[in-house]
Parts: sequence; structure tokens; C-alpha cells
Amino acid sequence: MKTSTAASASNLSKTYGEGVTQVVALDSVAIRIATGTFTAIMGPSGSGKSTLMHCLAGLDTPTSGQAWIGDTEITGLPDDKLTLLRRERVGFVFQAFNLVPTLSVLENITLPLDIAGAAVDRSWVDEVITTVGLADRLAHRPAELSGGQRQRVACARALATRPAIIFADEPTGNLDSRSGTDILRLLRRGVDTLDQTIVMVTHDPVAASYADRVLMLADGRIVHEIADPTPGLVHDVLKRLDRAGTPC
Ligand SMILES: Nc1ncnc2c1ncn2[C@@H]1O[C@H](COP(=O)(O)OP(=O)(O)OP(=O)(O)O)[C@@H](O)[C@H]1O
Repeated sequence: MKTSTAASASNLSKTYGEGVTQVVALDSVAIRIATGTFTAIMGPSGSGKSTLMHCLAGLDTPTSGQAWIGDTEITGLPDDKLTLLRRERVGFVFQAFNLVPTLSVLENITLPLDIAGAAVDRSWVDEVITTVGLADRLAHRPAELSGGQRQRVACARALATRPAIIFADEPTGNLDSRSGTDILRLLRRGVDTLDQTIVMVTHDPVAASYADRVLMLADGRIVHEIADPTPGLVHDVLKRLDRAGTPC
């Protein structure tokens, strides 16, 4: 049983606009992410997955409610402190956080450490590089890599700083199934062997089955939770949600 908390939120709400055009993207969400666990967030398009992840990661500000990374409350934290906290304790595997094209694979992986002015723990970085299978590509530039290899670099970059938590947004979204499987196994290994904590948004029941649990969102609320998910179970719950638009 995991006891410490990597991230959490209480009463998290986010609305856009006002009056008749108001959109409730998040509606009083409460969540606890235990350290060393892998959580998948799923739900129909527009259900609030990205908004939830951005608010949990300190990339977006909720309209009301509170969010914590570890025991630090991030809601209300001034921008400079939030930037520092993200840099030191959060890893991202987002499409928007692309690799730097002019840097080599190795330089991209150690970039967050360089920015933070942190000493590079070379044996740790080597372990991560071996884990992601990029040892023979370190001098290459991102343009010389396949999409799957690039995504593995993004994962290695996120793991290199040993962040308290990694947020991954559709990490296998643009990949063929073999590369996608590599990435998911890698993330899973990070949790199992490195005690990494991961939160991943996905639309894919197979990807979600690598997680320890799946949280289903609908209309900005967590409406269902699946422990020890299998692709079939996730698929069935998604289908019922799509049909009913309500909890199962
Ligand atoms: N900047 C914005 N302005 C207005 N409405 C927004 C904005 N960002 C998101 N929304 C709305 O908030 C709701 C939740 O959006 P969000 O992107 O979190 O959903 P999602 O579940 O990640 O969707 P998808 O699976 O399609 O990426 C949607 O109805 C969306 O239209």
C-alpha cells in the first residue's frame, strides 16, 4: 500500500466564459495520486482531461479549489515559485514540450538539469538512457530520429531529473503500435523499478491498461474509477459512458 502523496487536488473547478456561453471544464474534482503509482485519465473529448492535468501540474490556474504537488500547495503560488517548483519536481511528456532541434539527444535529455543548474548524475542518466534504448543515438539530432525514438527522448528527459511526478499527455498518440508499446513499457518500468509517479492522459484502452488505475472523466467530473484495468474492461466502461453520458 502506497502512502505518500505525489499530487492531489480538492474541489478543483475551472470555468471558461460567462452566462449562457459558460463552459464548466472541471467541476469540483477531488483526486489523490499516491507516490510510485501510474494513473491514466480517460473520458470523452471535452470531458476535461487536459484541463485537469494542466491544473494538477501547475500549468493552468483553476477558477476555485486547491491543488498540491507533494505537500506544497500550488494554487496561489506566485509565478516564479511555481516555475521553480515545476522545474525541480515535475516532468512532462507533452507534444507541446518538444525537443530542441539544434541539440543532440544527450543534450536534450540533460537540458532540464542544465537549466536548473543541477549537477548531472551521470550514472543515473546512463541508466535512463539504457532503459529507453537510446545509447547508440546520443549524438543524433531529433530530426534524425523516428517519431518513436523522439518520444523516448522526451521520456528520458522527463525521467532524468527524477521528478516527484511525471505528467504525460497522449504519449503514444502519434506512434505506431510497436513504438507505443515501447513507451508504455518504459513508463511502466519507471514506476515499477524507479518508484516514479506518472499521470497519463490517453484515449487508448490498451495504453490505459498499463496503468494501476484509470480515472474516467465526464463533463468535468470523475465519474468512474477502474483498478487494475484491462483493455476490455476500459473499452466497455468507455462505451457505456459514451452511450449514457453518465456513470456506470
Ligand atoms: N481556453 C478555453 N476557452 C474556452 N473553453 C475551453 C478552453 N480550454 C478548454 N475549454 C473547454 O473546456 C472543456 C474541457 O476541455 P479539455 O481540453 O480539458 O478536454 P479534454 O477532455 O482534454 O478533450 P480532448 O480529449 O478533446 O483533448 C471543453 O468543453 C473545452 O471546449
